[in-house]
Amino acid sequence: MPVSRYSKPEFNPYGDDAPITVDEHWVAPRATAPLDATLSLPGSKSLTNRELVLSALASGPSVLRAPLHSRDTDLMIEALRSLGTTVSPVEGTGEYGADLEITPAEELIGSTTIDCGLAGTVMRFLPPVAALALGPTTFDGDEGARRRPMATTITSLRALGVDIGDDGRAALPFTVHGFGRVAGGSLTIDASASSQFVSGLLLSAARFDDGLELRHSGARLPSQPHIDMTIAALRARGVDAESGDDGSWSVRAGAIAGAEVAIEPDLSNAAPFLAAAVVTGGRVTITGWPESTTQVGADLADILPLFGATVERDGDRLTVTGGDTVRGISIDLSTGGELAPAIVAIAALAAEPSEITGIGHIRHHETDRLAALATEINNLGGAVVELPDGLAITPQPLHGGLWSSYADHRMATAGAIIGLVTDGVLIEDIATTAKTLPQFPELWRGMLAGGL
Ligand SMILES: O=C(O)C1=C[C@@H](OP(=O)(O)O)[C@@H](O)[C@H](O)C1
Ligand SMILES: C=C(OP(=O)(O)O)C(=O)O
Repeated sequence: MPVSRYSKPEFNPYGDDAPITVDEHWVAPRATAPLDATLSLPGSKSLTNRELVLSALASGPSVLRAPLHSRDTDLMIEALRSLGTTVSPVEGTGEYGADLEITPAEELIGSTTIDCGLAGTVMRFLPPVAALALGPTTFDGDEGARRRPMATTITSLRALGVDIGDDGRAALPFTVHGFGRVAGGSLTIDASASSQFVSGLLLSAARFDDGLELRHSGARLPSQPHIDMTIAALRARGVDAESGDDGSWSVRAGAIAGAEVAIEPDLSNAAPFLAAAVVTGGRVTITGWPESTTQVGADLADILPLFGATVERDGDRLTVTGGDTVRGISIDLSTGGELAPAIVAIAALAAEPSEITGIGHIRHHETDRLAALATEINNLGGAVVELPDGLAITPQPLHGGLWSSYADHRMATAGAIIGLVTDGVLIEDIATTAKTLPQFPELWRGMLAGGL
């Protein structure tokens, strides 16, 4: 049965003047016509947090232009400050807050506790930095963070000679007893649960005595583009860093240069906005789309046409126009697992079934995203079945109801996509979008009003 898309709702329980919240839940704005909006988005979480770490480990000061300011980047900044790095806001060159000047510590000092929140980049990128510091650094985070896999970070640092006390649990909280240097050398790890285990080691490896020859041995390696982003960020700062053909990487010991770095807009956070064009049969333009990038969000330009959308580039503007119907897709999303919630939301609103695979590892993201997406879509009348490494989605006419976010920014935005074309969807904890996009509610409403 075709899914009704942008028809005026026959019955909108909240009326034309829908309130912003009901019982503290966010009323997902309902599109009543195809969208036509132009938006610019804040900076990339993955680029900002890599550049913060590299700036803290660099041989001189750095400036980050148009960085992201969000919960994950604030946690990274606070953590680096507590290790002795100076991070100062300076007048912003972007629309979304201050630029950042970073002066590395003469010597990184532990004797601190780092709050990782729910940020994978903080919990996986900073233990190697703490190993280069003097003194103990304890890592902890949100309740949900204590469920995220950390064993590979812990065992790899131990294999490099770092003393880590973890009460044998291989999860947060644990303490890195840094003594100012890490030997480095050769190491084989299993990064099948997260590419961040690889990126975390590579980011600090130029500061290890012998650099690092790293190899992945495991069933699969998710999110390869994020590892490529790490290598590119290292090379841009003069580090001799390379990817081998077969899940191996090398970083030679040497200085990490201070740098002035312009942070690109977050293309993964573009996913819900571009998805909005697809599901309403409308048009959404994102400005500042980089000519070339290591961000996996760039793949949206290839993925969204599979649903029947059209993608056009005009200079730094990327425009997605939805087709007459939303087609079903079959896709292996192992390289871009963080795009999955938005892709699954579109699939749930399509006219045909879809199968999204290669994303078993997203069970270890902010929440078990396969279970969460299936549960929430099915609560609204959907028919989503969990596969070992993905989801099979048979679109059904959906109805309103409460959409739980599980402290997961991308679950909240996936619910907003569904709420665009489904009457009466309430999003629990929209504020959780502050993890990477604190402006989400305003930008989303702005999009409905035409954007910029
Ligand atoms: O290195 C990074 O910045 C990231 C790597 C990926 O992690 P996984 O490999 O755990 O999926 C991605 O999903 C996450 O949002 C950000
Ligand atoms: C998986 C994600 O985040 P994290 O960096 O916390 O792993 C994400 O943003 O989709």
